[in-house]
Amino acid sequence: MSISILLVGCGKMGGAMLSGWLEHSVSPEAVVVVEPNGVEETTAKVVASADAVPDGFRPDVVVLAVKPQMMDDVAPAFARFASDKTVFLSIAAGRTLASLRRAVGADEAVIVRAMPNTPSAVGRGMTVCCPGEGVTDAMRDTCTMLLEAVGQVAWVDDEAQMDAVTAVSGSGPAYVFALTEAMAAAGEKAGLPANLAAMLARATVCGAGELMYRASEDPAQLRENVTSPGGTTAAALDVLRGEDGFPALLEKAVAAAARRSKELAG
Ligand SMILES: NC(=O)C1=CN([C@@H]2O[C@H](COP(=O)(O)OP(=O)(O)OC[C@H]3O[C@@H](n4cnc5c(N)ncnc54)[C@H](OP(=O)(O)O)[C@@H]3O)[C@@H](O)[C@H]2O)C=CC1
Ligand SMILES: O=C(O)[C@@H]1CCC=N1
Repeated sequence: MSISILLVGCGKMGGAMLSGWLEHSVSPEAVVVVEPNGVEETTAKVVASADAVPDGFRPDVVVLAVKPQMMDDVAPAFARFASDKTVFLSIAAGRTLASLRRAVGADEAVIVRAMPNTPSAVGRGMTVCCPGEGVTDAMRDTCTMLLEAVGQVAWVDDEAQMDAVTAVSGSGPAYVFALTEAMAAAGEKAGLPANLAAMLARATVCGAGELMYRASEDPAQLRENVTSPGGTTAAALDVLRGEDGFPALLEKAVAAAARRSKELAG
């Protein structure tokens, strides 16, 4: 892929995307990373500040991957990269297109608001993009190509949906990890040694995820395939799907995340 990337912030999410890019088709020469404290074990060029980006490096995409609360301090230094050939791709939770434009501070800045997730590190990310004013078809294709290198990509035109997107797929991996932790703890309570319970929980979540990824059936059918009438799974699902069970709890959790995303708008 011949897209040049300026990655601003290489923490947990920026780092996950960088790993995915370098592993899947982006050459290290095409990436400059701005990260004040350096980045361990990467083949890409890393500099400490916007001033240290090599002269003549003209990125197709500037990926803004700093904390939403830091955006106003960090983004202005990158205003000089704004042009009709460069798209700013922000992955900051909550930050609206309007607030990002103010933060970058350049009238000509063209911005896409995106929400990826950490499975991007292994090529299994889910990113949703929302285009700002002036995003050309070419810029859209560039973003899609870049993000498809690390997983699946969807676009929404209604920016208001980005809070719910953040709450479902952006934060979602953490719900699955929390489920895995809870399954392991429950296994221990049911009499298993801790290491065996952890192994069973992790293998089961990974196996179910892989099955769901590869199978043509929808999740409801895959669930039914496990659930023998009158069997053990049905007994567990009666509890999980009871009044305060999974669906109600996840509804509340997703609503809380979406609310927090709105608060971070800036
Ligand atoms: N983590 C996730 O799963 C997801 C995160 N996001 C979004 O991604 C963004 C980053 O989150 P996350 O990776 O978790 O957070 P991190 O804190 O891990 O990453 C942010 C990085 O930016 C660095 N940084 C600080 N100041 C500058 C600067 N002036 N120039 C360049 N880099 C700087 C930080 O360095 P230092 O630590 O030294 O300050 C840190 O490494 C957030 O906006 C978040 O909403 C979106 C989707 C998923
Ligand atoms: O927790 C957060 O705010 C970020 C955004 C989505 C996932 N992590």
